[in-house]
Amino acid sequence: MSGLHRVAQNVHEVNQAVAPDDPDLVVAAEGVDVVREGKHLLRDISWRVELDERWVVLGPNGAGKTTLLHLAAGRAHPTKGAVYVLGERIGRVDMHELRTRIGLSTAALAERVPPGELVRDVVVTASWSVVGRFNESYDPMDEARAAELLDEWGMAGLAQRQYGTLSEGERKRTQIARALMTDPELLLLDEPAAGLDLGGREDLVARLSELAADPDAPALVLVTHHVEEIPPSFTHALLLREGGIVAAGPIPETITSDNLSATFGLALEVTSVEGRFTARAR
Ligand SMILES: Nc1ncnc2c1ncn2[C@@H]1O[C@H](COP(=O)(O)OP(=O)(O)OP(=O)(O)O)[C@@H](O)[C@H]1O
Repeated sequence: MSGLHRVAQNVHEVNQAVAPDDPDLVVAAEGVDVVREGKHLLRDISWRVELDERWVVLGPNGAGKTTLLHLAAGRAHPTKGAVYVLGERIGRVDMHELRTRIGLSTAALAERVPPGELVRDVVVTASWSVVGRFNESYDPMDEARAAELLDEWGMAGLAQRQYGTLSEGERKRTQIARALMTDPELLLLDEPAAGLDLGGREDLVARLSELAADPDAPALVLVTHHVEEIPPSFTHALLLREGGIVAAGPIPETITSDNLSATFGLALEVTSVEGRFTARAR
């Protein structure tokens, strides 16, 4: 096949791959490469997320998980292929408008929160897509929504505390409440359990599982290194290694010893009990 034909076919496949009238399709990536400074961060990624799906993205350090999350958030552009998020093609739309429809929680965003910011304000400022309260005035409905989310995430008693005084678990819950502030259609969480102790991790996994089981919750994508952090109500998994997909699909078929061994490059034995997974070297 000539190069021109191949390009034409790619364009055709991308257009075919995305049904703009499918309201349930939240993320659609087809044949996506991301290249930065001559390095392939992602290679030939084709992935679809539907509204009622809850995805976990697993892989070792440097596999490209955060890059994939940034694509889904519209904060990175593909070098090749096309990414559609909430029906809009990344790179062809006003990203500011799209971003209010996407909740994102990452360590990089969390680091931008001023330590003196009140917990209540960390959450409510998401309605203006800003970090750090300045002179904006907030609708009482926004204030009420922030209070409701803090309550749901077990932070009601700490709403008046300074963010910098919170424990890591409390910070993580505040960040998720903030990411939910705009009632997003897509919620993206990058390693929400990183740095938590066992009790904190179990508490967060249970809360995320409850969120995932809610039919009114947004589509969810959670990035992690550890199968132990997969909330039981999550439905799908995508395994990444060196920028490429090792396996993707429903969790029971995807989180297997063979797939996980290929993803992490070592022989692993995966076991599951009541929807919770553990992995150990064979
Ligand atoms: N702008 C860039 N230029 C060159 N390389 C980059 C750039 N951004 C990221 N990388 C590299 O791309 C690879 C994938 O990064 P990414 O952060 O997506 O991985 P990750 O799976 O989230 O890793 P971790 O689990 O360690 O957070 C890493 O090797 C990283 O160093």
